[in-house]
Amino acid sequence: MNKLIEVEQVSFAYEPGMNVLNQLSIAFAPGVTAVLGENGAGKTTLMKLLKGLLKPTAGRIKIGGRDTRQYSAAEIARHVGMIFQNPDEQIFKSSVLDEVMFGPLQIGQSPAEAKERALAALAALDLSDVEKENPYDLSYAARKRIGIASILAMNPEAIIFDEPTIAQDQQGLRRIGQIMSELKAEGKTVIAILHDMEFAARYCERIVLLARGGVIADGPPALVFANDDWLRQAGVKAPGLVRLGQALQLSQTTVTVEQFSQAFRTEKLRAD
Ligand SMILES: Nc1ncnc2c1ncn2[C@@H]1O[C@H](COP(=O)(O)OP(=O)(O)OP(=O)(O)O)[C@@H](O)[C@H]1O
Repeated sequence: MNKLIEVEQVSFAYEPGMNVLNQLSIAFAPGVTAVLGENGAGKTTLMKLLKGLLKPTAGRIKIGGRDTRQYSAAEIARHVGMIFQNPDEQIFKSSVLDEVMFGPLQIGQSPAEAKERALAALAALDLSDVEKENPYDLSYAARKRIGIASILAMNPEAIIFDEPTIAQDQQGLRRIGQIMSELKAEGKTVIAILHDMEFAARYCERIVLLARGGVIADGPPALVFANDDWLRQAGVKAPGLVRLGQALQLSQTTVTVEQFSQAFRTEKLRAD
C-alpha cells in the first residue's frame, strides 16, 4: 500500500491535559476512506492535523514520508486539500470563478493554468453557469460545491471532505459521489468525514470509526457495518440496507443496492 499520509502515535489537546486524540495511529493510501464517529469524536481535529492547521501535541504526521513539521503551509497545500464543513469559512472572493482560481494561483499555477483548472472543476460540479455570480447570491448547497471546486482546481494528491453531503439534494449527492469515484480512479487519496451512512456505504471502500480519541475499527464497509459492538461504541448506525438485510436474516452483510438485491433474490425469492 502506497501510504501518502501516516499518522504515528498522535495525541492532541486544545487545552493542556484534555486530550481530544490519544496516541492515534493510522495511514491513508489512494482510495476513498470514510471517517465516522459521533459529534465531538475528534474527526475534524484529526483532519486539521493532516492538513497542518494544527500541530500534534505528541507523535508525528508524515506526508510522502516527511514530517509535516518540516513543511510550510503552502507546501502542505500542494499535497493535501481540505474542504471545510462550512463553506463560508473558505469563500471570500466576489465571483465564483475568482474564488475557485484563488487556490491554484496561491500555489504557483499561472493565471492561464489556474483558469483552465477552475473552469474544469466548476463544470465537474455543475457550476459552469454561475461562474460570474457572487457566491453569496447562491444557495448554501451551491457554496458547498464551490468549496469542493476550489480544492479540486488545486489538484492535490489527498483531498479531505468534511461533511460534503450536508444540504445536498439527490443530484448534488450523486455529483459528489461521482467526483470521489473519479478522484479514486485518478489515484488520489480521498478522506471524507460523513454522517450519511448510505453515502459512506455506497462510495467508500474503507470505513474508519473514531471514538474516545482513537480508531476503534478500520476495514471495508461490509466488515465494519456488520459489527454492532463497534457501531455502538462509535455512536454510529448501520446503513438502512445493512439493517434490512439483517432483519431478513440474509447470510451476508449487504451494503449496496446491488448486493442486497442479489442476496435477496438468491436467498429469499428462490427459497419460496
Ligand atoms: N478550537 C477548539 N477549542 C477547544 N476545543 C475544541 C476546539 N475545536 C474542537 N474542540 C473540542 O474537541 C473535541 C473534538 O471536536 P471535533 O470537532 O474534532 O469533533 P468531530 O468528531 O469533528 O465532531 P462533529 O461531528 O460535531 O464535527 C470536542 O469536544 C470539541 O468540543
